[in-house]
Amino acid sequence: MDATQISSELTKVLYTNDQIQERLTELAAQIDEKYRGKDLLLIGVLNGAVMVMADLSRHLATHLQMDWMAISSYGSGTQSSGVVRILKDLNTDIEGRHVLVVEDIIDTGLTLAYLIQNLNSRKPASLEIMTMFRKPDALSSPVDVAYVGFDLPNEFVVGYGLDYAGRYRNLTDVGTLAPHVYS
Ligand SMILES: O=P(O)(O)OC[C@H]1O[C@H](OP(=O)(O)OP(=O)(O)O)[C@H](O)[C@@H]1O
Ligand code: HPA
Repeated sequence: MDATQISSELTKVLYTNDQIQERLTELAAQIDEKYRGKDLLLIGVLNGAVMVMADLSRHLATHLQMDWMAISSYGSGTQSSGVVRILKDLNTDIEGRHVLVVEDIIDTGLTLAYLIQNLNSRKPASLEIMTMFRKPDALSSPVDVAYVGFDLPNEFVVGYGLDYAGRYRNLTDVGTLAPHVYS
């Protein structure tokens, strides 16, 4: 669905699907350049990164494999619980592999900080991060993010994989949720 179909539930559309796809094309070119001639492992962070993984991977020309981790810190609310849990681990041994983590959003940065520490302990040949969206708090995180789609204001957003209570992931655009939906 697109934003016009649920306009009463959104206060604002921040990025349309067309803008997202255009930005992904630019990032894919940078990633192809970086990993030319290498075998790349994309690690998607479930559930939110499903959309960006599907789209980014199809913009890439580099040979790649995909694996997934499920990590949760938000439960069904709009605030990070601060407790990061691995719900599903990788199927792949990443030792010696070139790894690119694919995220939908970095908000407080807690999920990523935990993930990077966890993945580095498995001794990949290289480890970089790509995120479609980033919020202001993430800028003070010590984790370096190599590829960022768009910086967002500090508001709760939905769409393009991002949910509120499990809903809105299938919204093709990204927007801010109207307060009456969650208050
Ligand atoms: O920077 P942070 O504040 O840690 O937030 C970012 C994380 O929050 C979301 O996951 P969530 O825990 O909501 O799970 P989901 O992907 O299944 O929606 C998102 O997909 C990131 O992984
Ligand atoms: O703004 C957000 N929306 C949806 N999920 C999220 N996970 C972290 N921040 C967000």
